[in-house]
Amino acid sequence: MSRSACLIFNPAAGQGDPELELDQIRSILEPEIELDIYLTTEEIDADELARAAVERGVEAIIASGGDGTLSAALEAVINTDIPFGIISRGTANAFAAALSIPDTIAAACQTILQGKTRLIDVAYCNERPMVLLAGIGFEAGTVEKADREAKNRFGMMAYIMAGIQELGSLQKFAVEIETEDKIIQTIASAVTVANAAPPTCVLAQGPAGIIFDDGLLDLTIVAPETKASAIAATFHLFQTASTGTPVERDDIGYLRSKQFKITTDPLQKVVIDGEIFGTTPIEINCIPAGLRVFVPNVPEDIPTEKLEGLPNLTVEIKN
Ligand SMILES: Nc1ncnc2c1ncn2[C@@H]1O[C@H](COP(=O)(O)OP(=O)(O)OP(=O)(O)O)[C@@H](O)[C@H]1O
Repeated sequence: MSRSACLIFNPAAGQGDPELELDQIRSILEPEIELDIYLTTEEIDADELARAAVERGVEAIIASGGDGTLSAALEAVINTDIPFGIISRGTANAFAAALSIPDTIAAACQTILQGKTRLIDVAYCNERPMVLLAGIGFEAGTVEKADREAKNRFGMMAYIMAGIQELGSLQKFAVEIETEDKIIQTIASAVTVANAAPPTCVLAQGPAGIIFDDGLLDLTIVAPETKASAIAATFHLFQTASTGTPVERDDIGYLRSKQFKITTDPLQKVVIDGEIFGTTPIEINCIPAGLRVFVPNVPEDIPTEKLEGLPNLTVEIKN
C-alpha cells in the first residue's frame, strides 16, 4: 500500500448511522489507502484535527461530515498543496454540489481512490477562509432559522422553510461595495459574494455561471421593491441558474472582482459557507488556486432512468 491519508470524521453530522457510515468509508478506502482516523468531538473540532494533521506532514486530508466540518477542516489545508478529500454526510452538502463532487459516500470515496486532483480558488472574508460564498442580509436569516432540531427533523426542507419564513420579513439596507476599480452604492435585500456556489444557492446566481478557478469572485445584488417582486426575482434567479443564462431583471445586479469591501447601513448579519460569521463591514479577497481537492475523472453522467427501489416494481423487457 503506497497511499496514506488522515480521515477527519464527524460522527454527529447528518441523519445517518455514523458507525455504519464510517465502516463503509473504511471498507472502500482502506484496501488502497492507509487511514489515520480522527473523530471530532464537541470539544475538538475538525479545524484543530486538520491543523495537527498538516503539522504531522500527512500526504492527504479527507474530511467527512456536513458543510460545517468540511469548512473547518479545510482552513488548515489552504495554500499547503495537501490534497483535500470530501465525503459529504450533511444536510445541504453545498460543498459537494458546488464543486461537482458526488454526495454519496460510495461515489465520494471512489473519487478519492481515483486520485485526480484540481486546484480551486478560495477566499478570505476578513480573517476567515471561504470556499463557497458569503451571504449578507437575507441568507443569514435563513441559516439562523434552520436550527439543529429543525435540520434533524426536516433535513433539506428546513432550509427551504426557513427561506420562506425569512421572505415574509423582507428587510432592505443601504450597501456600499468597493472593488479594485469602483465604488457602488445602492439599496438591497441580499448581497452574495460567491467563489463557488451550487445552483440551489439562488441568491448567488446573478452571472451566467460561477467559475471556481478563474481567480475572481462573483457578487450578486438582489433589490426587490415588494414581497411579490422578491418572489419573482428569486424565481428568475432559479430559472437563469438552471439554464446558465445571466439575469435580466432591473432589481438584480452582478459584477466580478478579485476583491470586495462591503459596508451596510444598518449593519447586516453575514453567513460564510453556511455558518453565521458576524456582521458587516467585511472585506473579501480571492486566493487563486489556494486549495487542491480530489475531483471526479469525468463529469457525472446524469442518468436518464431510475426505477429501482419503487414499491412492488416489475419491469418487463419487450422484444
Ligand atoms: N462528536 C460530536 N458530537 C456533537 N457535536 C459535534 C461532534 N463533532 C462535531 N460536532 C459539531 O458538529 C458541527 C458541524 O456539523 P456539520 O455542519 O458538519 O454537520 P450538519 O450540521 O449535519 O451538516 P449541515 O451543515 O450540512 O447541516 C459543529 O458545530 C461541531 O462542533
